[in-house]
Amino acid sequence: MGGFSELDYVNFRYLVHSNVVVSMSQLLKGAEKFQLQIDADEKVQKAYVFFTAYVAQVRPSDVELSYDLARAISMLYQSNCIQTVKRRSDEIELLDSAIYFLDEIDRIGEPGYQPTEKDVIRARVPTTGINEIEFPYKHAILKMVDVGGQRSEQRKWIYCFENASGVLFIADISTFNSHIDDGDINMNKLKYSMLLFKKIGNNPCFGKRTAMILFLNKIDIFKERIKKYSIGVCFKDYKGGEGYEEQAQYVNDRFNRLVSNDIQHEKPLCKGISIHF
Ligand SMILES: Nc1nc2c(ncn2[C@@H]2O[C@H](COP(=O)(O)OP(=O)(O)OP(=O)(O)O)[C@@H](O)[C@H]2O)c(=O)[nH]1
Ligand SMILES: [Mg+2]
Repeated sequence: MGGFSELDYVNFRYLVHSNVVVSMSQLLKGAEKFQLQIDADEKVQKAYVFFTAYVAQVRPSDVELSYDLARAISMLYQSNCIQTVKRRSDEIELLDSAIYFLDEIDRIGEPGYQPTEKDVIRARVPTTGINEIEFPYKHAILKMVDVGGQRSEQRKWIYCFENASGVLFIADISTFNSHIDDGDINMNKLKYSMLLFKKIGNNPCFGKRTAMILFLNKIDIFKERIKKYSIGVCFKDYKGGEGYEEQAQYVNDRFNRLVSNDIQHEKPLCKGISIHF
């Protein structure tokens, strides 16, 4: 596990560049959704034409963030139109790290840009397939298996269940007011995570000694979101207060209740909320 190699950083550079372009495309889509006009300012208009022409001809995986493209993104990002969309970003589909990267566009757009460790953590790359990593811990070798959470990846999970001594289930707590609609599933995103957790937590494939550990992450986004919405939009029977801790605790309890009592007596089920970032 010796950190990242130089080649890893080259990959991450392309990844961050691609994330930046995707983020701006999503914000522009948001402007369309809210029927906002791009600023009339000549420089912003030019940036818009340049950017849209670029994304029309280049796939996200092939993005090269040239100086001109970075300037165009920076110009658009500062425009009134995009700043308005940014304020309503919880109403559109947007990468979790979009604002982080766009705030840093001048640094990221420099010719010799080297991603920092923080950039790497913030980069979005969906996991595909089954990925194993082994590392020593005390006198044992631990094997960690990472699988993708996207719907198309879920059918692969079953191949990792046998002999697992623990399951780390990570759910995005900030999705309490988001919706999933992919043709097959049409429901609240957090409720969908709960459905998956219930299936996994009660799955007979796991032995009685398999630890079931729940992480509710993106608590930073959750904190921002509950300033505007209550978790009551997801849990109709929520009668508690508006505080962040109380609401996060309620979500945590709702998840914990999904694993049957019998199993909870046998297994160490992590009850506390593990906060990332
Ligand atoms: N703001 C914020 N962003 C987070 C947090 N945890 C993860 N992210 C970001 O969320 C995005 C997705 O993270 P990933 O690690 O790719 O998520 P994943 O669950 O492995 O996704 P799949 O591989 O598709 O299953 C990345 O841009 C991360 O930086 C968090 O607690 N807060
Ligand atoms: Mg992943």
